[in-house]
Amino acid sequence: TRKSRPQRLLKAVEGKATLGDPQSVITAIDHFCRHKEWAMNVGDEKGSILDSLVIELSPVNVLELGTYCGYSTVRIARLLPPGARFITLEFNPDYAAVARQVIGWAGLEDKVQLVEGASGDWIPRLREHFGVQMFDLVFLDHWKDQYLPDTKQLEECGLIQKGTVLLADNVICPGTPDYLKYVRNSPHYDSRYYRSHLEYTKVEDGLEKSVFLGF
Ligand SMILES: O=C(NC/C=C/[C@H]1OC[C@H](O)[C@@H]1O)c1cc([N+](=O)[O-])cc(O)c1O
Ligand SMILES: [Mg+2]
Repeated sequence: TRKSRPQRLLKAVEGKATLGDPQSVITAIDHFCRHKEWAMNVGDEKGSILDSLVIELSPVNVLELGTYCGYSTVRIARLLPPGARFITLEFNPDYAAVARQVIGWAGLEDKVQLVEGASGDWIPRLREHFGVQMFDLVFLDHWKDQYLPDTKQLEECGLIQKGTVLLADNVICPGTPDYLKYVRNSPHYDSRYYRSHLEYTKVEDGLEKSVFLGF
């Protein structure tokens, strides 16, 4: 059967990138998505904003919701300090299989724990299963209607604490209206919008950064 788009994206990485070189993996994916086939990676423009926030925060415990092909996983993992812990959750096994290989090609497999399954099932188990107490950074990039319920569940599980930074992709396109309303109206979050564009297009989109202020 014909290969899937994630599999074709992986082929582009294997054909173009240098093994163990995260930047070459990022460049190969961006080239593939700009010139061959669009894919829902955070992309280079929003990716640069993501990079600067990761560098500024220098997070020790990171959670990513929605791995897809591992593009943002590689962007984040390549910037983490030694000893940092990075868990990325992906529901779709085919995406997860491609992401493992993309992360491996970047030489970052030792920095990332890719967990397959639904975020709603895994969030209550992260503490006892991975021994993580709280997250310094949560990157939300999975199903858009899951951002809000998963954020509330992370709060209830105590995995979001004072100072935790939530960074949400696609708050304009495809859009996450209920999540945006929540973080922007809640007295417990200090939220700001980083205006950008939907990956590889001229359509407006952006990242919302929300700092938890404590209860
Ligand atoms: O649905 C998006 N992401 C959620 C991904 C959902 C899939 O990955 C997690 C789960 O396995 C699901 O099958 C998305 C969609 C667009 N888009 O333009 O349609 C742009 C983006 O940056 C996106 O993250
Ligand atoms: Mg996205």
